[in-house]
Amino acid sequence: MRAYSERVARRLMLVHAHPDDETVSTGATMAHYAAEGVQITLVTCTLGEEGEIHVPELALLAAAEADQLGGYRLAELDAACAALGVTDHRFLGGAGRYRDSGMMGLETNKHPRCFWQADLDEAAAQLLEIMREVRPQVLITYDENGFYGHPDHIQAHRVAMRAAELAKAEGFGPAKIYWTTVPRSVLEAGISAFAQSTDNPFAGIDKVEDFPFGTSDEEVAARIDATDQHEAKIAAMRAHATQIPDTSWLYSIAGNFGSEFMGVEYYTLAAGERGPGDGPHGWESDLFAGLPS
Ligand SMILES: CC(=O)N[C@H]1[C@@H](O[C@@H]2[C@H](O)[C@H](O)[C@@H](O)[C@H](O)[C@H]2O)O[C@H](CO)[C@@H](O)[C@@H]1O
Ligand SMILES: [Zn+2]
Repeated sequence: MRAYSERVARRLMLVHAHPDDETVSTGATMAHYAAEGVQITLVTCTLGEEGEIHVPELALLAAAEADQLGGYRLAELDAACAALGVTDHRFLGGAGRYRDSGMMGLETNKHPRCFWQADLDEAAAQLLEIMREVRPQVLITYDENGFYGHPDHIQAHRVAMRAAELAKAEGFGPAKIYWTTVPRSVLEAGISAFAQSTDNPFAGIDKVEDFPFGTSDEEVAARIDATDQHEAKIAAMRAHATQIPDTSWLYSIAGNFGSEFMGVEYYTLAAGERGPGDGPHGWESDLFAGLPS
């Protein structure tokens, strides 16, 4: 069979830490490009074994009980990928290779198989194998803080950037690398919009500096408007029911902001040349902007 690089013109790879990250932070982008026929390869680094369980009848799957949440979230991820139109999904090193490390500072960070304890070069070599096969022009992952400081997100950033460096040394690395972000102007709009609401997901947060994430509008490189795919993102969120309960702030915002919140995702450009953009900060509207088509 011919390699991807011969069959599909545009190829996008995303490296995420847990099942549900792909949907929450890049779901609309994935659905948007899947609908355009872009070859999307999603790499998830853990099974999410240490996650919360918001479905009461599944409570005994928890790590401290039957420790079966990882297997269940694997199935949730399959359903989410189907909702987004993503057909190529891999677990880094194979399903179960790296365990969810839990939130920063917990004892679970010391688990011998957890992703936070992974050998960086070994994990990057596994991702490099997939990069050699897929040869993505565009790579999406998190910034050096893992967007919000979770150890598996920080490690996903490190592994993705290391693998991209190794791929570049072999002459085929991704031409552009993006990191997920949210512009502070959007966070400020959220704080204002919900200030009088009884169902306020921003309750207790008075200023954007209180968030563990966010980027100045000037630092944002791309605004992907996939509002036509916001329902696919919501369907994928519903697939992750153990992590995203019906009462989640995500649905509150979706209910109030609708497609504007759910269907628009933002990125900074960590590597590569910025393509043509528009607006006051020259934001790209296409992650493949400036690349040969
Ligand atoms: C979006 C994300 O990265 N979720 C992770 C995260 O989940 C958090 C964790 O359960 C925490 O205890 C909660 O208070 C918080 O609301 C959750 O977002 O960490 C989990 C454990 O590593 C991980 O499984 C989940 O995917
Ligand atoms: Zn995560």
